[in-house]
Amino acid sequence: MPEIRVKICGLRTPADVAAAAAAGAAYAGFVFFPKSPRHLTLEAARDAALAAPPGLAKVALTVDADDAALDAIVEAVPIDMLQLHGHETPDRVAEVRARYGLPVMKAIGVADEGDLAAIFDYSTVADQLLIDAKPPRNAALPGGNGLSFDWRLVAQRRWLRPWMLAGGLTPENVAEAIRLTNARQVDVSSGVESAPGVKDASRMAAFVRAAVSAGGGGLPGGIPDLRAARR
Ligand SMILES: O=C(O)c1ccccc1N[C@@H]1O[C@H](COP(=O)(O)O)[C@@H](O)[C@H]1O
Repeated sequence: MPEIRVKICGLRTPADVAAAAAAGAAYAGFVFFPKSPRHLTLEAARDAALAAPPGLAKVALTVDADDAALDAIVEAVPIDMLQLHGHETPDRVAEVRARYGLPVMKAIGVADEGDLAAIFDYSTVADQLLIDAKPPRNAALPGGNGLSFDWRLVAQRRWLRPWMLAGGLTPENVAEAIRLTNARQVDVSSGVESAPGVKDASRMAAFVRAAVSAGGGGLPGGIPDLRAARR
């Protein structure tokens, strides 16, 4: 059975990154969205990213960022992948991918069957897809709300590109989410925190253990092939 890859998002310090790496995460996510309790300055993000050992892919999460904001992130922080978590259109995803020469993961919010069409639209332009719970209308954040969606909507589905399951995952429910959906990659943020924006090393370790054990294939070795889906 293929290995399970875990992304831990919203890391804010070198110690967070070291704990995520020790837990066995494959991806470390840094949030560049000022309204989020996980937001980082460029300097803090650079310090945190530099603590990542080889094999831990560093992902910059942005929300409807313009070129100037993305330029600043890419110049200041050693990033391996961009995660677009706003209302970026497929054309904008293609533009960002071409401009930076970095793999791009597009987040898509799902609440019901009608949201699944967007996954196909983005699968022709993004390197990876992040399938997350659609935020409620009045939510302050477009993600990182600790909300799940009905996993049966994506159970056993296959898309054109590699995908990650996200939204309300925790050490307690990730095994069930993997069993139901057969996701090979999972992403967590608030579910491994002791308070908003404060990562908990023991919860990170418990999350990776539960995910790997549910996936039945152990942890991957080496750097994730972020461009595997590039055409
Ligand atoms: O984590 C944040 O603060 C955040 C802010 C803005 C957009 C996305 C954000 N996080 C992403 O949301 C999902 C799910 O998070 P959670 O596990 O439900 O808390 C995850 O992909 C994060 O990458």
